[in-house]
Amino acid sequence: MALVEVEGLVKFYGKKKALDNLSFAVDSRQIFGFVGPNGAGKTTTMKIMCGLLKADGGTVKIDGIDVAKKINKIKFLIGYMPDFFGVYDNLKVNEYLEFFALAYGIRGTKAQKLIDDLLELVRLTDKKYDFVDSLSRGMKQRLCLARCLIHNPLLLILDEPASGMDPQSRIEMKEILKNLKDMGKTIIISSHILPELSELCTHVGIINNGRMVAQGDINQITMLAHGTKRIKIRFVDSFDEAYMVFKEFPAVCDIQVIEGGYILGFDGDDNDLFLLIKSLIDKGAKVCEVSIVEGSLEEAFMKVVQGIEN
Ligand SMILES: Nc1ncnc2c1ncn2[C@@H]1O[C@H](COP(=O)(O)OP(=O)(O)OP(=O)(O)O)[C@@H](O)[C@H]1O
Repeated sequence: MALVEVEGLVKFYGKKKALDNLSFAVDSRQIFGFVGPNGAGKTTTMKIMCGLLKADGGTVKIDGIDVAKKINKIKFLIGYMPDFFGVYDNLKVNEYLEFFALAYGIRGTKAQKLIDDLLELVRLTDKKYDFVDSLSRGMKQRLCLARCLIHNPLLLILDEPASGMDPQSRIEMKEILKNLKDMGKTIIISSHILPELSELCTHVGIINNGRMVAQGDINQITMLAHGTKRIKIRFVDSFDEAYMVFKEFPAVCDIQVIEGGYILGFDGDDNDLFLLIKSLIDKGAKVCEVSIVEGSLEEAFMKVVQGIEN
């Protein structure tokens, strides 16, 4: 059973259908990138997942529990970071976290230890006694992330955590999220900053007009841009016979010449690839590189979204 199971979500705002039978699943310990253009329905989905908004149809289950039916249980499983960070006049960083710790019944030395640990995790230890409003946007986002972690949730739902951040803050946020994954958290993160997601996420779902139009691991999604896997093969010395070998091999569907070798469109499995390499070596080729060419997530995204709109 997946940790998160979203099944057939429908949501209307008046006559506007914001979610249109949206389904996806996220397994434990994935970092799931929820990608889509503005207005696609990301925030709406995330709010429904946290029980902050009621769906007009469909279900969300987290750890097998129906969010709409057992919101009190769900609250302890999820840490939600909204895309909008409120204003907290006259509150210092430690006071801000004490307030939220208290909301979960954590106080005294236990709270202080937790706050110190969280500030270290989000790299804000030296800001402990600063006013929240004096922090940069990136620091506020990290503080908000610390707040989401106070009750040690299984699942983090982060709505555009990197938006508006400078490149340095984005790198820091990325490092922190990697640490959280290593700590066993499952993370759903929305963004339209695609290159950022491709480095960070293990899996991606692409949403457009309230529908999930593609989902899978990063390789599956990037393959969408090209239709097939792309494989790079290089030789120690130039090997002209290779071209004919590729042409006659059924799984090779595209041949591109590059410096020192080729990039092939390849519609076969590992055994097909083994047979191809073997026939090259049998013919005397000195193969020095066989690698999968990563497609770009951005290309896949444009292809999927434009494919739907055309
Ligand atoms: N409170 C609301 N009332 C009316 N329409 C809404 C409301 N909230 C969202 N919508 C509409 O629902 C659709 C989905 O919005 P949503 O905010 O979920 O998308 P999003 O993918 O998070 O977009 P963004 O990246 O711009 O935040 C949009 O067309 C939006 O205009």
